[in-house]
Amino acid sequence: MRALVVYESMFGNTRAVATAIARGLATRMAVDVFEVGAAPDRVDDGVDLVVAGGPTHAFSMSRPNTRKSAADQADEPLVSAGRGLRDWLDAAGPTLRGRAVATFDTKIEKAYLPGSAARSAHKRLRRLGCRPVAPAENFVVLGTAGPLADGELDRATRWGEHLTTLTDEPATV
Ligand SMILES: Cc1cc2nc3c(=O)[nH]c(=O)nc-3n(C[C@H](O)[C@H](O)[C@H](O)COP(=O)(O)O)c2cc1C
Repeated sequence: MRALVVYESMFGNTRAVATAIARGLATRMAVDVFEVGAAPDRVDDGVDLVVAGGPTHAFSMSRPNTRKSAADQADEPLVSAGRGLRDWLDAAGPTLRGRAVATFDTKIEKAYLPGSAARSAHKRLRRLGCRPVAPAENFVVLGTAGPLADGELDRATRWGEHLTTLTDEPATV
């Protein structure tokens, strides 16, 4: 069984969550992890589960203007300086049809910030004909540049482990 984890991250928080999820997945699957700019545009048939995530920007997945705003607020170069998760889903979408998928994001837990990149990505993947194996998952940051709330990395690893139990063995003919 193989999993592919694709993440977008500005300040490093979503990258840390993606790495923690991969650790959980790796208890039962072979795992490849890619920053979204380096992720393959064609996902090969041997991948049983695709896990995709990014930071919540303006209630959804990032756009060029929100990434520019993040860059303006950053002291260091952004982790994802090129395309965003939305662009990767557009590019890789046709090769994801029928695939088991799960989405995650990082976001600030405030009532006035209700949206979620994970939920938007989940909807997009459903429209592409993918098979979500779990609800969209949020991991909490305490501010725009982080840090992650206490315990979130451990929770991400447990979520990764949990996902392996929801991914069917490929049918053998
Ligand atoms: C331009 C911009 C817009 C944002 N909009 C939201 C939002 O609508 N809801 C939210 O919960 N967090 C929002 N955030 C906070 C991000 O979710 C936070 O920066 C991100 O989780 C940090 O992860 P990263 O280090 O991987 O980029 C926004 C951040 C930026 C830079």
